[in-house]
This record gives sequence, C-alpha cells and structure tokens, in this order.
Amino acid sequence: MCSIFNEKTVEGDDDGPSFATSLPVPNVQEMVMRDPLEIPERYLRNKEDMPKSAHNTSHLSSQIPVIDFSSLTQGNQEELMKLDLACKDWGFFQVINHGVASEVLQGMKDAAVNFFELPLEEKNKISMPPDDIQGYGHAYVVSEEQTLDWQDVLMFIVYPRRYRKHRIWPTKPTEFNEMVEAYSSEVKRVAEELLGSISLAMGMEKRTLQKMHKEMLQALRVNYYPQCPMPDNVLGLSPHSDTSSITILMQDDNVSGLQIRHQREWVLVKPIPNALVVNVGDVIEIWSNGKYRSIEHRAVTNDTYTRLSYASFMAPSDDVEVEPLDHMADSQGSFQMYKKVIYGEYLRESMKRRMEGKAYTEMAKIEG
Ligand SMILES: O=C(O)CCC(=O)C(=O)O
Ligand SMILES: [Fe+2]
Repeated sequence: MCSIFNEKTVEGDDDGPSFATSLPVPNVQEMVMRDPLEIPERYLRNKEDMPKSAHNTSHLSSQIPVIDFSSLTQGNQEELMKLDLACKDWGFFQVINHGVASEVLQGMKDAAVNFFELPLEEKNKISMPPDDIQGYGHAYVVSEEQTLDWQDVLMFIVYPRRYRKHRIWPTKPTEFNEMVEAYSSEVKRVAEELLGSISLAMGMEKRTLQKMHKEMLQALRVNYYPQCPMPDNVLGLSPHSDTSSITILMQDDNVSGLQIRHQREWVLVKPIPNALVVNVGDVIEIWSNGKYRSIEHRAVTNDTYTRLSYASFMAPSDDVEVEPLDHMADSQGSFQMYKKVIYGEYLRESMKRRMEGKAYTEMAKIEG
C-alpha cells in the first residue's frame, strides 16, 4: 500500500478554491480533557431544539433501506427499485457489499484517531486559515450568539488532486495521507457507481449524473465528537442537509450518533459494521425536482464515548448550473419546483449561514 502516495499526490498545489470564513471557537476535545464535567453556556440548546431521545423510533431505524451494492451494480432490477424508493422516501440508505476492504476502512479510522490524539499544538499546525473551512478546527460558526456544536473537525478537498492544499493536510501520523488516498479512491469508485445507478433509476443513461458534475469534487470531513456530560442538552452537529450531490459517510461501528429526520421524527441510523451510509444531497434534490430528497440530519452526543465519523461529500464544479432536469419536472406535472442556481454560489452562500435544517434548500425553491 506504500507506493500509491508517491507521485502526483504530493505535488500539493495551493491554488485550490477557498470557501467561507468561520469564527474561532474553543477546541472541544481540549475542553473535555481539562474538565470532563463542564459545559459552557454557548453549547446548551433551547428546549425546542433539544435532542430528544430517539428510542421510541427504533422501529423506524430498522426500516432505513439497506442496499446491496454488488447486486445493484450487477444490474439487479429489484435492487434498483429499492434504491429509487430509498432516495424518494428516506433520502438515506446504508450500503453493504461495496467491496471496500475492511483494512482500508480501518486504516482510515486508525489514522484519524491517531491524528486527534496528537497534542493540540501539533494539530494546530494545520488549523483552518481565517478564510477557509479546510484544515483542523470548526466550520460554520458565523456569529457570537450561535449555539455551538460539540465537535472538532478536520476537513479538506481530496479530488481533484490539484486542489489539495497540502499545507493544511496532517503530516502526522505519517501514514495519514496514504490512508486518505486508499480510502478516498474507494469512496470515489462507490460514489460513481451509485451515481450511475441513480441515473438509471431516474430513467437516464448510466453516466449522466456523473457527467453533469463536470469535474467532480470530493471533500473529506472527519468529525470528532468527544463524550459530553449533558447529551440531552447538547448536539454534536446541528440539523442540516448536505449541499453535496451525494454524501458517503463511514460511521463508528460501535458508537451511534447520526439521526435523520423522517416523518417529523428523529430516527437513529444504527451502525452496520463496515457498511457505508449514503445520503442524497441538495444537488440531487434539485436535479430530480424534489423527487429524491436531501434529508435533514444531525449528530447527537453521549456521555461515555468519543465518536468519529467520516463524511465524503461529492459535488459538481463551481460553475455548474443546477436546475431540475426537464423530464423530472415533466413527470411531476410540468412544474419546476426549484430555481436555477450556480453551484459555487449556492455552496458558498450556504456556508455563510449557521446550519439551520432545510432553511437553505428552501431558498432555492420557487415560491407558489
Ligand atoms: O457524524 C455524523 O454522523 C454526521 C456527519 C454529517 O452529517 C456531516 O458531516 O455533514
Ligand atoms: Fe451532513
């Protein structure tokens, strides 16, 4: 596994795109290490958005679709129909038999855990620059009043390679880049195949959605949620929908935390060991004219364990104009539900706001 990272990937070109600014906030991991029982007021939620227990929705958890990737990519029509329904009814599904070796999954997890265990001073060598959300830190903090999330993040663009800003990539642990490369290239393969199947489910030729991205962007965000003494009053990650086309998430196999909004309830996505969680993002919601849904989701905390999750966001090039596909609008009574948006503008505008459920996607909707 050692040669993959030798040639192109180390070039490190600093001309990649920048995103939004985020205000500096305390490092949560450090706070918990200093005093495991203290929670500053800025993290406490109002009663109405307190993370309620999802225990009474566990019957819904077990209904979240599980897609067999191998059978889907072999052309099984039943699996394709399952995928279509998953995108329509849930916007979320878990993927099994995806062919990503468990060593590759574990390698990514170990490298990330080793990074987060480094001293703060070491991690801060790659802290997010003031004008970007790439690097180590916190994203989407836009006001001093905003309730904060109980997490630290490490985020960067992986593809296209020329966008990699190596000065904000970890150099420790030494195997980090190699593990990201091995993991992300596999995620890319799975994402491209899934976009192929979603194209088919939308009645189009297999490569259509992938081509519509122009040059597909892939970003990795590692979320680190330390244990929290008041999980009923503090969220790991605020409710939001992803601005991606699709997101592929590797969860911790043992510590759950991801909840999705389904029929007005919060439903826990129970980890299936080695499965990948996939969700439809805003871009596919718009392309499909709302037939496929970019669902609101959040991460809750717990008082015992640290949890890490690894989100890979797939997105179109900045200049892609995103609007409902004609045939998707037609199939719903010739009514186009979303305006045309320039993807790069949509993305950057969304980052200037604090995460607020579906409020932002709603803005792309045509009123009426
Ligand atoms: O931690 C999780 O399970 C969710 C992460 C997520 O939604 C995100 O990074 O956008
Ligand atoms: Fe998300």
